[in-house]
Amino acid sequence: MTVKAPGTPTSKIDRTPASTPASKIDRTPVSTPGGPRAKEEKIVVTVRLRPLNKREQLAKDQVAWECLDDNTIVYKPPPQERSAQPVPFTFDKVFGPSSLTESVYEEGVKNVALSSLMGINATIFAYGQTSSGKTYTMRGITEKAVIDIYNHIINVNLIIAN
Ligand SMILES: Nc1ncnc2c1ncn2[C@@H]1O[C@H](COP(=O)(O)OP(=O)(O)OP(=O)(O)O)[C@@H](O)[C@H]1O
Repeated sequence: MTVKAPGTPTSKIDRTPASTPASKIDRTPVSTPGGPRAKEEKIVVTVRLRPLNKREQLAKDQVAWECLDDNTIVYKPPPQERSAQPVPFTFDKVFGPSSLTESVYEEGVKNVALSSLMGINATIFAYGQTSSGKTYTMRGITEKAVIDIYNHIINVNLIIAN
């Protein structure tokens, strides 16, 4: 998802000779999620694991990935591959199968999406195998980003109108 900063309506600009004073704009923090290291990075990689669906549960499929902590997932080899060792992978942020889209948005997306309001170009995209949950997550976070962006537009216009 790529979000561009919305422009101020021309009618409002005409009545406001110098554009809106910076002090009146509710600036959104531009820091990216993921802590101090992520702030230095241009790219933040977040992983979300989805729960097994009904079909997978009925088939007694095993969960292949487990969250160790907020940053690490580990691949659990199937029983027939007993000799294989669990392999940990580290990311800027990891969301487990019980995570809510709300949390993914608040902790992993919001700051990046809203940085566009400060003129920063930001792209958020999902990558993963078929049925891994890309649409489910992107639809949820897009709805939330649009609500936040429109709320920002309304707030800025209220300030200009006053
Ligand atoms: N976090 C989640 N919690 C509950 N159900 C989920 C979650 N993520 C995905 N699902 C469900 O898993 C199924 C597959 O998800 P989705 O369609 O988003 O996958 P996808 O990666 O977009 O697939 P494709 O690449 O085939 O388009 C859907 O039925 C969706 O509702």
